[in-house]
Amino acid sequence: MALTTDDAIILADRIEAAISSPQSLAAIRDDSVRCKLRDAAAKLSLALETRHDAIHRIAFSPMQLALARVGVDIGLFPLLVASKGCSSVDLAEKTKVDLVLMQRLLRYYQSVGMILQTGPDDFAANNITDTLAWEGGRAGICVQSDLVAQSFGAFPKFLKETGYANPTDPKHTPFNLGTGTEQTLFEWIRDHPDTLHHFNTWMSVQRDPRSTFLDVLRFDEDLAAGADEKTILFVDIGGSRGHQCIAFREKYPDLKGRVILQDLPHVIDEVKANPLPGFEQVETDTHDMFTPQTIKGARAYYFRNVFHDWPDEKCKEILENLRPALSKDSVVLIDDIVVPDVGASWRATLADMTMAVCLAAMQRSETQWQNMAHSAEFKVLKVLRYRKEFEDAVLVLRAT
Ligand SMILES: C[S@@+](CC[C@H](N)C(=O)[O-])C[C@H]1O[C@@H](n2cnc3c(N)ncnc32)[C@H](O)[C@@H]1O
Repeated sequence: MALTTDDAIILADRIEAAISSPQSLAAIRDDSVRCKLRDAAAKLSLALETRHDAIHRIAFSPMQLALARVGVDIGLFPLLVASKGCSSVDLAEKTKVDLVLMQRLLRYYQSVGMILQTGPDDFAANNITDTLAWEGGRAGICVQSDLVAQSFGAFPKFLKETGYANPTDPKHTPFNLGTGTEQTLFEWIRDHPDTLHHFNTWMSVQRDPRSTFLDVLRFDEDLAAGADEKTILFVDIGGSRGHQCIAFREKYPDLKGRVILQDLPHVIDEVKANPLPGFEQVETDTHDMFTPQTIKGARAYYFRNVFHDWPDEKCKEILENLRPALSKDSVVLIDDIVVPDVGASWRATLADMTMAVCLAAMQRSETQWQNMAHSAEFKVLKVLRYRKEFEDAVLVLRAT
């Protein structure tokens, strides 16, 4: 259907009117409607770009992360959220940033929608400011700018040097080239306590908590039959802050049995020093998943965003180290992205490329997951999808 000039003007006016009254957007209660409108607006924006628009958007994209990081470092966003409106002088004084620089930063932030400008020298928070002021948002910005940005910066050179081979060696990655370290990403994080803290915080919030694997897996009915206090119900391997163990306890407060978080020693130490609410119902265990599993016969060994950190050969090693611990009732749960063969979402491909540059690893399609499982003599029994928008799913595996 062709859009006339009048139609286009009416559409643009209606969008502007909706944006200028935040209450009207807040009235969209149905999340699928919110997503439909957001995605349509994003597609429309791309479809209307001129060559000039597109090249500026793409070529300058690293700037947004770098400047968000500056705003996080100087504590700008929480100041705006806490106030009803601030002047540049106020903000420069409170952040101890040169006034001229502050004015330049503020005009940048308002131009990309990170803050609102409500008058010639009056600035306020919007929904994006709120996200950048939030502990989880700040952690995400720090992790991306400390670890991931350098890795992406080095990707073109890395690929040229390696003849455009698919990265599969965790000891030779764009992360190594970009940061100049010989350590793997996880080794590097271990030796940088601030990044470790940001990384763990980021892990606990980077998946949308409104839908989880617990929405599609009937754990109580399917996996907990006959459980008592001694039964090991749920072992979260590489579970970071134990947020999924806590979510499990919240979902099944009356289920008898043990819930155990496993991760590397430095992670468990950091997590115990900064426990999340609800963590007191979770046991901890230090464990390297490339060594034989020491907790035997659990009903479920759960891995979220863990297999995507490793190339196939290493995934096979993880499963082989788990196999001797499994009882006939045990399942392996892989909670990860299942990338569709056609029309993968930007959220899935963003994760895939991040795994490539940081860890020489990947997000897998259903066939790739199955091939990986078969290579370690496991069978994928079910693929339970729980959030189409992000391609999130939990795969249920048993040893064959
Ligand atoms: C991408 S994070 C995922 C964290 C968590 N499962 C989640 O979904 O939020 C990967 C986790 O694997 C852990 N990890 C890395 N190497 C490990 C190893 N050899 N043994 C156990 N855990 C490991 C990291 O410390 C980190 O917590």
